[in-house]
Amino acid sequence: MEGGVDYLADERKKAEFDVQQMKIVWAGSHHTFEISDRISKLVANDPAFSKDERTMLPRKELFKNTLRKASYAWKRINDLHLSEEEASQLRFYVDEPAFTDLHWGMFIPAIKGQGTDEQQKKWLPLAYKMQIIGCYAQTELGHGSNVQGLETTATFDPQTDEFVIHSPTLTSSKWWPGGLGKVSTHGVVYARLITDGQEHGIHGFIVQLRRLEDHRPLPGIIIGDIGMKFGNGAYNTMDNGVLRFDHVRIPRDQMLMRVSQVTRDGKVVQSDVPRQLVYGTMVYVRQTIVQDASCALSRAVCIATRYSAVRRQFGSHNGGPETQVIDYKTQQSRLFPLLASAYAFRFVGEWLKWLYTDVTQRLQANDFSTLPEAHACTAGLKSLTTSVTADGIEECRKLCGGHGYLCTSGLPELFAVYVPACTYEGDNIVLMLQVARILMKTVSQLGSGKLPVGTMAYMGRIEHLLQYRCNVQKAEDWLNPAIVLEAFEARAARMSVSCAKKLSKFANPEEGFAELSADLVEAVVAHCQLIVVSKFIEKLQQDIPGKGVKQQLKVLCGVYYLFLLHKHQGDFLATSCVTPKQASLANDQLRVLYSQVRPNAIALVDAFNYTDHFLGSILGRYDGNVYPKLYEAAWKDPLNDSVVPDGYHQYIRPLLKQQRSAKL
Ligand SMILES: CCCCCCCC/C=C\CCCCCCCCCCCCCC(=O)SCCNC(=O)CCNC(=O)[C@H](O)C(C)(C)COP(=O)(O)OP(=O)(O)OC[C@H]1O[C@@H](n2cnc3c(N)ncnc32)[C@H](O)[C@@H]1OP(=O)(O)O
Ligand SMILES: Cc1cc2nc3c(=O)[nH]c(=O)nc-3n(C[C@H](O)[C@H](O)[C@H](O)COP(=O)(O)OP(=O)(O)OC[C@H]3O[C@@H](n4cnc5c(N)ncnc54)[C@H](O)[C@@H]3O)c2cc1C
Repeated sequence: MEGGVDYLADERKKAEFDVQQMKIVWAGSHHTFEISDRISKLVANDPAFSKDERTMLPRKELFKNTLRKASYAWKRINDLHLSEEEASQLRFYVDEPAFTDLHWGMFIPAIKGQGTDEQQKKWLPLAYKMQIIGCYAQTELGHGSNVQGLETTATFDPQTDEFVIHSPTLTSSKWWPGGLGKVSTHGVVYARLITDGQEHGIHGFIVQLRRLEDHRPLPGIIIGDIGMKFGNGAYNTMDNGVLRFDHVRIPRDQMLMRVSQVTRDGKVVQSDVPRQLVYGTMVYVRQTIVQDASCALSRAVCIATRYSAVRRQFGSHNGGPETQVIDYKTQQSRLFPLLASAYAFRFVGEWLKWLYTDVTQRLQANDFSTLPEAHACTAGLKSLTTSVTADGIEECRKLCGGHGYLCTSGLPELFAVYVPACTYEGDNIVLMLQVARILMKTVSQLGSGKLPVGTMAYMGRIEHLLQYRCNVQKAEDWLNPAIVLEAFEARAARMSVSCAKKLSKFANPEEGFAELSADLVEAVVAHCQLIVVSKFIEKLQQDIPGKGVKQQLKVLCGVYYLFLLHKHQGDFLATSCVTPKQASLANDQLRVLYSQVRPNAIALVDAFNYTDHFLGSILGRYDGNVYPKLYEAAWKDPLNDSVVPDGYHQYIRPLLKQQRSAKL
């Protein structure tokens, strides 16, 4: 803290709950809090992990710096014998996208999920020691969303017992894979399997890309970086790459063969495992992206909340201090729903992690029954949480006024690094449409006696939900979780049923689906918001120790669902789930809740336990010492290295001279 002064101390004194206990709720457990707290400090106190100049560095220097940090991080992980959990916390607090993300986050999971036991035995030890570095090479120049449209071919050659990997067209060039451009030695490459002239769909193949001796591409391989991306610093630390194959040969046993096998004589044998498992790595990463959404949103909210308490505009009485902008109701109505959403996403992320672990255990025992539920939840929640988070970060920037636009606020880089999450790992609309298909299938099976399960179970009460009438009579009734849940269930069910009815009028269901796709996406949003609301309410049913902690979470949960109800009141009214009077009462209650959040706002963002290093924001400093630090930072800009700028003699002086002579 600057000279030991805490400019936010008075705010911190207003807290009505035990912040330390809230930190543990946020972290998930004492154990994860301890690891996260220790590793965040380890990173913050190590100058090798400084990120001060990231937005100023030219690409080559930026990238080299990332290589340095990644290699240093790996050394620290080994020297300190960090566990996998500690290592991934270290990666989180280093806060810089790097090739290692794809190696650990996709290459290894792809081999684990789609490789046979022998393949795992052969490749995983090399990958775990980083003796090979891998990427996930699926997307091509011409196709990303449409995985079945990929053009790269893997043709089996029975003469040599090899696959020939080939890029037949320009659009078949692999394009986007992270870590591919400059680093990876290997990739899991997705290609159309062809044996004996017949196509057998998309499969993953382990392909060596670069020589281990001198890092040069192997014969037949063209490889490079695809160029600068949005923003300074941001995702430009990653070498997203382009890759072309000219009849590159790999041994047959490098096709990932858990889902299907190709025999020595070129026969394709389907195992009992469903073919959708080829998409399994995406399910895994989508689940991690939901957890990450709460991190990115909480970070932006932490910056905007602290700064809103520091910043004062207007409202001085008799020469007294002006009003803190956090006290304006408009500021609260924009900021507090985002604060509540950060907590909501945290809890739904925790639940999704549980769901994913459960599915993985079942898959290992060859029980594939919950795979569609895992697909629907990860796809839908990935879309919902990343869209809200990306928009939320931008809203936080606006909440910080002009200073939010400075790189030193940390918000521009956070936005630039985060926003591709709406696209990668499945474009958000494309994923919503996947969920829409599953919802429509569920509605169509309602009469058949097949009861919907998991997060679709509420559809099993469709008769009741179609007749439901909300009985809220006064504003406080909206604090009753049972009432809220039913209103959200009825809204989601009615929107789905309405789409299903419209769909049934089309002779060609695919045409109908395309025509109604915008309505379907709205129904999916309603369904996914219901999941988040219900998981928040479930969280509140747990035993949560600590003075006032549960009460604060109840307030945040109320803010979350009442804000949604207010924002989407068109849906609730159009489906007759609430009356205009009830919608208005919901908004009255929401204002009451905002005033309950207000004294706790700073403590609620302190509970994220973010270090100043991690936040990387002058506006979000823990001590609130914003103005002197902003002033100081301005002078560090390279433009201020000299009083007279480079280019003065060439461009400014002749201009001024010309104006002078024109006047004379
Ligand atoms: C600093 C250094 C430190 C060092 C530290 C070291 C330690 C570090 C430790 C840990 C670090 C870890 C960090 C991890 C971070 C990870 C970050 C990752 C960053 C993200 C990068 C982004 C990567 C990518 O983008 S990869 C490419 C993703 N691509 C997509 O998502 C494509 C989207 N398209 C699709 O998914 C599909 O094509 C489709 C589903 C849209 C359509 O496909 P289709 O035509 O085949 O499908 P159908 O519509 O016909 O459906 C068929 C059938 O299948 C079902 N289905 C579809 N998808 C799935 C699925 N995924 N799972 C299960 N089932 C699925 C569908 O419902 C249909 O079912 P039916 O029953 O109806 O037949
Ligand atoms: C930063 C970043 C990192 C990435 N890393 C990797 C990686 O490591 N490995 C990898 O393989 N890939 C990677 N990708 C690629 C990424 O997965 C794809 O870009 C993503 O899946 C979207 O596909 P697309 O680019 O084909 O979008 P498109 O499908 O071309 O989308 C364009 C527009 O069309 C719309 N659209 C498309 N299909 C439909 C439809 N059926 N109905 C309605 N609308 C539709 C979309 O909503 C969107 O608005 C990365 C991408 C980015 C941006």
